[in-house]
Amino acid sequence: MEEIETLRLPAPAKLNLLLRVVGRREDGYHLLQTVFQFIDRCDWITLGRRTDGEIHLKTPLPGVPPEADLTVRAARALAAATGTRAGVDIGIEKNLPMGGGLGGGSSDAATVLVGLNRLWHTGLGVEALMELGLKLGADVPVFVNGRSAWAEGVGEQLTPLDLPEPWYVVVVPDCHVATRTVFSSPNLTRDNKPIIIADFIAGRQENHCLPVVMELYPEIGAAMDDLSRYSEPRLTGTGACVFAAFADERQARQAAVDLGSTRSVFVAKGENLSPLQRALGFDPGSRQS
Ligand SMILES: C[C@](O)(CO)[C@H](O)COP(=O)(O)OP(=O)(O)OC[C@H]1O[C@@H](n2ccc(N)nc2=O)[C@H](O)[C@@H]1O
Ligand SMILES: Nc1ncnc2c1ncn2[C@@H]1O[C@H](COP(=O)(O)OP(=O)(O)OP(=O)(O)O)[C@@H](O)[C@H]1O
Repeated sequence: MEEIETLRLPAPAKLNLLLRVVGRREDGYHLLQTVFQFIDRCDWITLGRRTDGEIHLKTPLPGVPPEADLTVRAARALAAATGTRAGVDIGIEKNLPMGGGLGGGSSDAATVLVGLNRLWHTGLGVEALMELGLKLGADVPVFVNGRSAWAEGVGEQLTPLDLPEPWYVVVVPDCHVATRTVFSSPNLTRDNKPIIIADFIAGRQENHCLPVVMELYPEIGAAMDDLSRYSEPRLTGTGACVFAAFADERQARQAAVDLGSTRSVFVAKGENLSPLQRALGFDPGSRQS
């Protein structure tokens, strides 16, 4: 069988369709209830095999030292966990805004874990890759698993959900939100009562970070006001991006054209199977990696 030398794979964005804060762990991390859905807007990751054991980032991102980049950290984590002697050249084509609440960095890391596991023949299962990913960021496991999900804990306890797959208009406000800043605010309500999945299905879609985010970043409230002229706006993660769902592609595109005269905006389709798993040809029912 011919050896694969290079893989080019998508790293999709996620939206948090609901984000509830229901407690805090001893280590300060917040206990959440959230719903993740993927969208077909993606970064692209290229992985080129090296035989010398080096892990090299060919395309460093502005403001992110290569050793801090989540793709490099993911590759190092997989190498350390498996003891492989192989190396990799990593390329990132960045389309997702950083600090946008779309999980771009986490998704890049997940694509590296899943893609390299294949390129390097390291043979880890999905659960082991998710566990490695969780050490890199709370959002990495859902991108490794690749299915829309209800999530609890810090986002690692996943229950796959079969959701409607609407069109979304996503507005990218002109500001970057540091997740840590929002979670460290004294004004964040941390003791909300847990709900159950059926409550979400029945229509719950609040984001408990929203009041703090609007107070810290007035620009995000302004973006929500603009979007509310077309459909009910929501915040993803801790922001900055806000989004609204449309049943119809034409309406979504028209709203994006209107908003696009004054704002940075894009249209994307909701997807319950991640574009990463689709690209790798994973069977939706299978747990194989
Ligand atoms: C808000 C979400 O985007 C929802 O999907 C995620 O929970 C955030 O995940 P993430 O960006 O991968 O976050 P991490 O890089 O793990 O954490 C950034 C910082 O935010 C705070 N943090 C994050 C997640 C969490 N459940 N509780 C926290 O308090 C911690 O101070 C942490 O140091
Ligand atoms: N490959 C990467 N892509 C993006 N950011 C990275 C990457 N590696 C490290 N980072 C760092 O992670 C920070 C958060 O980036 P990211 O795009 O994941 O934010 P986010 O979309 O707000 O994430 P989340 O929704 O998980 O909170 C960046 O500001 C950057 O310093």
